[in-house]
Amino acid sequence: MTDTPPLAAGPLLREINAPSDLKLLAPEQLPVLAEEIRDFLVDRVSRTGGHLGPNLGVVELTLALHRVFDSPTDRIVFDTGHQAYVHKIVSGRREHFDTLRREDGLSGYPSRSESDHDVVENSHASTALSYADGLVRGFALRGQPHRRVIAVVGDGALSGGMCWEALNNIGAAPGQPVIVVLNDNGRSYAPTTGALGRHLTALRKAASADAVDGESQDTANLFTALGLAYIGPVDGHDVPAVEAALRRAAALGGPVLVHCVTRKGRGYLPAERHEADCMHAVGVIDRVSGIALQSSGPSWTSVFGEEIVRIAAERADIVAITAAMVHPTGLHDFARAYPDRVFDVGIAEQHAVTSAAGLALAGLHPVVALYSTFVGRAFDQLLMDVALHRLPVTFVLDRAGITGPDGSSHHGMWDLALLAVVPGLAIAVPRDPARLRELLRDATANKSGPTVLRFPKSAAGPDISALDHVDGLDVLGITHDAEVLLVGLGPTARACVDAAAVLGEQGIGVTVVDPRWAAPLNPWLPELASAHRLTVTVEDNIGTGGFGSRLAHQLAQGGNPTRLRTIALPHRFLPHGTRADLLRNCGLDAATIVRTVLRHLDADSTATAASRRRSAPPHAAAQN
Ligand SMILES: Cc1ncc(C[n+]2csc(CCOP(=O)(O)OP(=O)(O)O)c2C)c(N)n1
Ligand SMILES: CC(=O)[C@@H](O)[C@H](O)COP(=O)(O)O
Ligand SMILES: [Mg+2]
Repeated sequence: MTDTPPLAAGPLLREINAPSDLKLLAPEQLPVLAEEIRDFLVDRVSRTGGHLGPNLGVVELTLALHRVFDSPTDRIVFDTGHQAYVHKIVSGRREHFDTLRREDGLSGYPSRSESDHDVVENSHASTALSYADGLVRGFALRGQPHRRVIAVVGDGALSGGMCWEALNNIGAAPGQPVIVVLNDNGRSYAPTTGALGRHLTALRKAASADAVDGESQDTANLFTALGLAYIGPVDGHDVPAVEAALRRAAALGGPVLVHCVTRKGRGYLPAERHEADCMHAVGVIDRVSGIALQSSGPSWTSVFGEEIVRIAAERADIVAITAAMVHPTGLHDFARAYPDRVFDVGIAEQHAVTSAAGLALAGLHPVVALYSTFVGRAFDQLLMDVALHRLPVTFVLDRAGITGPDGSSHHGMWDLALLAVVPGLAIAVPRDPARLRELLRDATANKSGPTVLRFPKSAAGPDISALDHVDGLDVLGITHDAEVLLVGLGPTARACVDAAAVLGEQGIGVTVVDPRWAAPLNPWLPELASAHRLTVTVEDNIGTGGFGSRLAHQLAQGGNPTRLRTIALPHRFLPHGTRADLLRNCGLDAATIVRTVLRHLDADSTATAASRRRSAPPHAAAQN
């Protein structure tokens, strides 16, 4: 399918190059344009991969937003931002969609470097209302009290605690021009859970029973109770109805919530029928059937998902928690086998972690499954609610290291540095599926305190057997009188083994070890490093505060002059691109490891020769 030429944009869509062009269309043209946009979305995203379902669900809503409001004077903030493709298409970026989520191409999220119409680049959910509150207060203080902020929030994102912290402030500021557009499709990935999900369902049912769409409801609801006007529910696929509701909201002037009801994946049967998540995020697919065209071997996620079910079968104290990501974190088999022991708390990582602390205090061993990038959202809870109490909670961090197409706010490149500061926390970094199974068992068997297991977004690859296991270290490569020690963390061990082979061909002896645990540091590593001319550590995490820098600190503290070099991710936000390209660009590939070793051995030899010349008696220097 992907060898067919890209579909040409429809005749109406071709004329839309800025949001202002939308205001010139007659109402009867809007359904036609919506159809053209849907065809365009399916064609392009089926080729690049991306968030197809969420964007199919907001076509009409986005058209109405840009017909009623005046971006960028009015600021339109998309919560999470994965549903901003239509916004990008109508704000001048249609012709770049063949580069979506590719290196140097369009971001999959809003991007201020792409357009003045974009505001928030962070893909972490539940932030839009706080941005909105800050923006309107800032506008007012800067003499622009009438600039409006429209925050488009999903029903899933609304289950995040930050939203309610923001609503607590927004609702207490009558007259503040914040317009919350609730995009209620009843799901995050899976159907939205919890009391909020039930409340939104009740509001939808109340409206369908009593009133015509678009009329404001006097039904008491959470939002009016907090001081916001409430309009809806409105059919989010009916542009005139949404426009009328948005105009009412704009006229009200103060904080208001417009409740739009939409369908995720709308208009594309493979997405509408996709039970797990309505094609929330797809790879390259056949546009007609929706069948995935890319497949790699078993993922790390699937290895985890299988092993946790086996462990749960053996131990009744094992329970699991997810923040609205049962499938993406691999807990679906556990949930199917033991539905009472898997808790989906909504997009609420902070609650997930502290409720895990509660479960542990009740005598259970919770496994909290998150994407690495989202653990930062619950750092205080991990540090103070779990670790301070030395509770047996295991955090399984998927998508650790470079994730790739999701870009800067999704790379899981901070956890080893961030979590290394947590006293008593043990961090396991499996190099292959066999070690994931072993270390998951070790982590969930640890009763003395919290543990972490982290692994990347990729195929898990074949196992890398150890030649030996010495003092807690897996020895993956060894040569007599080795000059160099390579310490490969987790999946970087594979590149270290490959680099050792290349160096061996050049007569350079290398020892390769996998420490299995990034924290606490293995106490034998400094001694092992001292036995080599050069030690190089490799980790798919920032170097600042990472494993290598902690080993360097320990060597220095011990007065150990060992030459140590750290290969790690740079201390900056990394863009989107393929995982392989980004890892190579950051030097986490075998070729770079080889070059690093040769460069430092040469430098060492040069330095040694120079010091010998300096210390030699005068006549010896003359003979050289
Ligand atoms: C803090 C955080 N946790 C988890 C995620 C992963 N995630 C991305 S989109 C999504 C579901 C969002 O649901 P909703 O807000 O309803 O938007 P929809 O996709 O339905 O349009 C989740 C859980 C995230 N982006 N941020
Ligand atoms: C927006 C968001 O946070 C998720 O949808 C994310 O894009 C999914 O990433 P994976 O595709 O790696 O599961
Ligand atoms: Mg939703």
